[in-house]
Amino acid sequence: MNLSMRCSVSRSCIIGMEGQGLANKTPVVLPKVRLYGGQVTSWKNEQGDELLFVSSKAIFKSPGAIRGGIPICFPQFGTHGNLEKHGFARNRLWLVDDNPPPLPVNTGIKTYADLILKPSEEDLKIWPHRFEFRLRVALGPKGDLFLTSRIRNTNTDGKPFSFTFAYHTYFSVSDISEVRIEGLETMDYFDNLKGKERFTEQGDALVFESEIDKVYLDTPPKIAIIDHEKKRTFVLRKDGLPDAAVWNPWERRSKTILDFGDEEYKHMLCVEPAAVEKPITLKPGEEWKGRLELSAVPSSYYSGQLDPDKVLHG
Ligand SMILES: O=P(O)(O)OC[C@H]1O[C@@H](O)[C@H](O)[C@@H](O)[C@@H]1O
Repeated sequence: MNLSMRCSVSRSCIIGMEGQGLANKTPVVLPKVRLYGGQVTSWKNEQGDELLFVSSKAIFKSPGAIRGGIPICFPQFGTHGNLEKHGFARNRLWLVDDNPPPLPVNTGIKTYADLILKPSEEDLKIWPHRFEFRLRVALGPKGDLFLTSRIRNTNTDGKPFSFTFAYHTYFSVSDISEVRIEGLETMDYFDNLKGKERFTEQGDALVFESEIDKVYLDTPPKIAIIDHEKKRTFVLRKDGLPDAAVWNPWERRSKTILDFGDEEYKHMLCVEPAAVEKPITLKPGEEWKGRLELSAVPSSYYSGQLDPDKVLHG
C-alpha cells in the first residue's frame, strides 16, 4: 500500500476501477502497480493530480519495494521476522471503507479517505491471522497529512497475534549532504548494516555522509528533518510508534538496487515512524492505533544555526 500525494503515471496514482470511476467518483488508492492489458484512461483533476481509470481487464502486478510515498510495512517491518521484507500490506489492494467506526473528531480536518485491508485466503497461508486494518488518510487545511492506522485482531480461533509496523515515509530533499535530523540524538539504535547490533547515537543532530540503515528506539513523539538548502523543515509527530527507522542507500548500494537511479540517493531520505523493538500483540477483539502527522514548515536558518527549540517544541 503506497500513498502518494502527487500522482503521475509512472509513480503511484489514484486509480478508479471501471464501474466505480468517474461516474460515482469513488477512486480506489492502489499501490504503485504495473498494468498489463486493459484500457487505461487518464484524467487530471483541478489540483493537477492524475487519476487513472482502468478497465476491469487490466491486471495489476505488485512491484515488491515501492520507491516513494508512504508504503505501509505490516505485519512485519524489514527483516525482523520470517515474512517477506516489510510484510505484504504494501503490495495489496485496499478497498475504500464506506462505514468505518468513528474516530475522535478533529474540526480542522475536512478532507479524508478511509481504506481497509483484510487478509485474503492466500495471505492467511503466509500469516495465519485474521485482521482488519483501517487506514484514514486526512489532509489539513495547510496541506498537513494525517495518517491513522487501526489494526484489529478478528481471529475466531481465540489466538492473539503479534506484528511490527512502519510508515515507510520517503521525503524529497534538496541535497542529502545539507540535511539534518533533530530528535534522534542520544537515542539507542539497531544498526542494520552491522547485523542489527545495538549502539547509542552521539549528542549531535544527525547528518549524512554515507549509507545509513538504522532503527532508533524509543524515540520522542516529534522529529524534525531540516533541509537547509530549501529552508524547509518536515515535522513528524507520531503516536503509538515508539521507534523510527532512518534509511538512505547512498552511492554504492543505490547502484545495486534495480529500481533506484544512481543519483537518486542525493535527493531522498526515509524517516519511518515504526513499532519494531517491541512487537505489538493483540488478543481477539483488541485494536491498536498508530498515528503519524506530517507537516512542512519554512525554516529560518541563520549563522549556521537553526533554532532547535522552534522546530522541536514550536
Ligand atoms: O527495498 P525495500 O524493501 O523497500 O526496503 C528499503 C529499505 O527500507 C528500510 O526501512 C530498511 O531499514 C532497509 O533495510 C531497506 O533496505
